[in-house]
Amino acid sequence: MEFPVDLRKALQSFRYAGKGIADLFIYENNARIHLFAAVSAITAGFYFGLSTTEWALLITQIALVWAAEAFNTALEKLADAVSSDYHPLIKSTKDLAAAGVLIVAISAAIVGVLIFLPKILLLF
Ligand SMILES: Nc1ncnc2c1ncn2[C@@H]1O[C@H](COP(=O)(O)OP(=O)(O)OP(=O)(O)O)[C@@H](O)[C@H]1O
Repeated sequence: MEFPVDLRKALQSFRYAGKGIADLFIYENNARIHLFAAVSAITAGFYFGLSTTEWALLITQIALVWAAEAFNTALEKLADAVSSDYHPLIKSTKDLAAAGVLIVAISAAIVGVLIFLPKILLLF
């Protein structure tokens, strides 16, 4: 019986996904801002010695923002491929995709404040 999983195909998919992650941070300005914010939060996390739960929340928020940014970028590219002319549905598509990023970015900012503000206040 043949092994039911094509590992070579799975590995190839990982390579494509890795290229997507690299492209996201190399070419997309907003993604680089999110990368900078994530590196800052992780550095602060080490400084303040976060608990396991706080790390889990922080990493989840970072991953959600990056994933939303990746989907937003993908939709923008797809929309541009469909039509470079003004179209109300393209406007709606891009605005909704951007809304998705904004929603998780606000959530990440709130979680960041909840985790770090009490620790920052203790410094004074
Ligand atoms: N073809 C189009 N038809 C209608 N509205 C568009 C079109 N292209 C862009 N828009 C409008 O302009 C806004 C900005 O679009 P744009 O493609 O520049 O994305 P962006 O948010 O600036 O992201 P990025 O800088 O990563 O490309 C969209 O949210 C949308 O409202």
